[in-house]
Amino acid sequence: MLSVTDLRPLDTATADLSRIIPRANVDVSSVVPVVAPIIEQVRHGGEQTLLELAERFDGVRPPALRVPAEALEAALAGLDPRVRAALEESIRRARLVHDAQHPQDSTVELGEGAVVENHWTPVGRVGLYVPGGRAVYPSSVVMNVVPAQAAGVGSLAVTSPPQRDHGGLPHPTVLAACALLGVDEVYAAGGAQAVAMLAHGVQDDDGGWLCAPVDLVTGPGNVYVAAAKRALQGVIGVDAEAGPSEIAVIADGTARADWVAADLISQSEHDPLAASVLITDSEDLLRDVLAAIEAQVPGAFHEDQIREALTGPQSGVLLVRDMDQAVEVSDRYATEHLEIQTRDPEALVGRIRNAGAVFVGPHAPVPLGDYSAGSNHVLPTSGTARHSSGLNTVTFLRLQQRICYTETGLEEVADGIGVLAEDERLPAHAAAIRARFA
Ligand SMILES: NC(=O)c1ccc[n+]([C@@H]2O[C@H](COP(=O)([O-])OP(=O)(O)OC[C@H]3O[C@@H](n4cnc5c(N)ncnc54)[C@H](O)[C@@H]3O)[C@@H](O)[C@H]2O)c1
Ligand SMILES: N[C@H](CO)Cc1c[nH]c[nH+]1
Ligand SMILES: [Zn+2]
Repeated sequence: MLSVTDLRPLDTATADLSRIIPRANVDVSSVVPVVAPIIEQVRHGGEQTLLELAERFDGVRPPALRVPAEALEAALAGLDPRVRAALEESIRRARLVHDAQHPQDSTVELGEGAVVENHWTPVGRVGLYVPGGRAVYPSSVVMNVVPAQAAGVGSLAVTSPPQRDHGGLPHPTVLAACALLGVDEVYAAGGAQAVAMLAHGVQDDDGGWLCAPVDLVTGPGNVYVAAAKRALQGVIGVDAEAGPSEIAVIADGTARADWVAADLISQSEHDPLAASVLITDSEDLLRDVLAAIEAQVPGAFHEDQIREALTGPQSGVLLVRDMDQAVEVSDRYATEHLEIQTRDPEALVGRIRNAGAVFVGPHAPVPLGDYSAGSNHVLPTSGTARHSSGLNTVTFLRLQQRICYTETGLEEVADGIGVLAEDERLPAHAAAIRARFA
């Protein structure tokens, strides 16, 4: 099902990898003009506009834009106790990991009367997008809300598409997860219209806010969500793009072929555009993984979608000379999730620079991180792991510097500032310093 490319003869440091293993065909820029009219409609409209857009794009008109408190309570009361226990454990672990990500404030004394303080300040109000088109993602409620709370964000709004089977409300487990986390502001809106609602806010008939505008929008979503985030960047801050799931597995001849196959299949059930890539130096493992995939896919719950994802150009097997070439290829590909299933995975992990998250060894499969490892599953896709991180506590913080200088401290650097300002032909800057000593 997966096509095989032999990279052994190639110089993979310079080869055009995007031709060998292209990214899924998700052209976010080309969708920006598609979402622009939706954004404009929401900007000038009110609650009715959002309800009409839900009817058009989700096939159901929510009873109201904001989910009533009783619906959140009812969803929690009706939650399967096993699901509740699993969500609580996932929340507990995620809290431990995300609390540990909070950076320390610091104070640096640079001389007498010369102090700079670094203060980490939470974003004031955030909008958290929880996808709900092809599948629903209560786990993404945890992954959005926990880091925002760990950062100390005071005001959180969650939005998720209305579900036809649930009277136009977001999925009940999504609502229950919000209730478990203490989030009471939840909206029944999905896609570009949800991002626009969060960015511009929605007013009620009296000019009050039904949904007040937020400062930052985070969360994964399809191409319409990503395009709206791109279009509205600047009006709001946004996190890295988290599009169709990606998994790459570096494995050698010691790996369990059936486990590698299961992990590759796991992410392909998200989306026909999901990417599953095996990087191996073992022809035996390659053969066994392909056979295991053929054995495991028939009868799978999402069989058609899995087949489409695994046969797409974005998925495949890359046969490499050795683990050095495996690391080189993996770093250039910069996958969302990277598994290392080799004889000595700890020896390789320190050499990996570009990956959203690295899963080390045979007992750390990606679905562990999707739900319960404590790590975050909202991770950079499409190669953006080269420059961006997954969702984390720092995403919801800003660094504010406080510059605390006395006359003595300023005097010490006054001449230097004057020299630099004159050199940049900005004499008014120099004058502002000189005025203190006139
Ligand atoms: N990287 C991560 O952390 C992560 C986590 C979970 C999900 N995901 C990914 O997020 C994506 C979720 O996508 P999804 O579609 O299931 O849910 P979604 O909630 O992102 O999108 C559903 C919305 O898309 C809008 N839409 C659908 N068709 C439209 C059209 N023709 N024009 C305008 N708007 C339209 C609708 O408003 C609908 O509410 C998947 O690709 C999944 O793999 C990623
Ligand atoms: N693998 C997805 C991120 O790419 C996250 C997820 C949620 N539920 C299951 N998986
Ligand atoms: Zn997943």
